[in-house]
Amino acid sequence: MQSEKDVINVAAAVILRGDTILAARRAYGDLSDGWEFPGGKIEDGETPEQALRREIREELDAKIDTLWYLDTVEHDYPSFHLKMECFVCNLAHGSEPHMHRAVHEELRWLTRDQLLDVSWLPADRGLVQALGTGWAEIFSANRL
Ligand SMILES: Nc1nc2c([nH]c(=O)n2[C@H]2C[C@H](O)[C@@H](COP(=O)(O)OP(=O)(O)OP(=O)(O)O)O2)c(=O)[nH]1
Repeated sequence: MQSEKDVINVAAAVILRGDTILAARRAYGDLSDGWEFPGGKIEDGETPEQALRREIREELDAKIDTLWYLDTVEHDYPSFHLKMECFVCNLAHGSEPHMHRAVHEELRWLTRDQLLDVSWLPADRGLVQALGTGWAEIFSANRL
């Protein structure tokens, strides 16, 4: 009988600045070199929002100002099941992301037309497609 896979609960940030969003290339692990939305595992006792604010501070030295829930992505990787809660985020005024080499190899701000210029992690591809299609509505200013 097949054993149940571990479920990994992650919070991820679609960080919006002007008409671009931030993509990051993973520096380590099985999924290294894949592009992702910054974020990480939700720890015991944290809400997804708290986890995201912590991860963005730890990974990017940046501070999230406003955020709103976008979607939950579920994906079966060979060794675990991913449940990833995604939020659209604005950084606090003057807060600039800084890359940590231990976490990311590269950061890029992508316009809608550049979304497919990077190789997204398998779990992210559906969401990225949806962002491309619904960009104007998803990021309309009155939702932030
Ligand atoms: N942050 C993030 N993780 C993603 C995305 N897509 C995707 O498949 N993942 C996977 C990669 C990892 O297996 C998992 C996130 O875990 P992580 O390793 O980044 O978590 P963490 O920052 O808490 O890291 P660690 O201390 O446990 O190493 O989710 C994404 O867009 N953003």
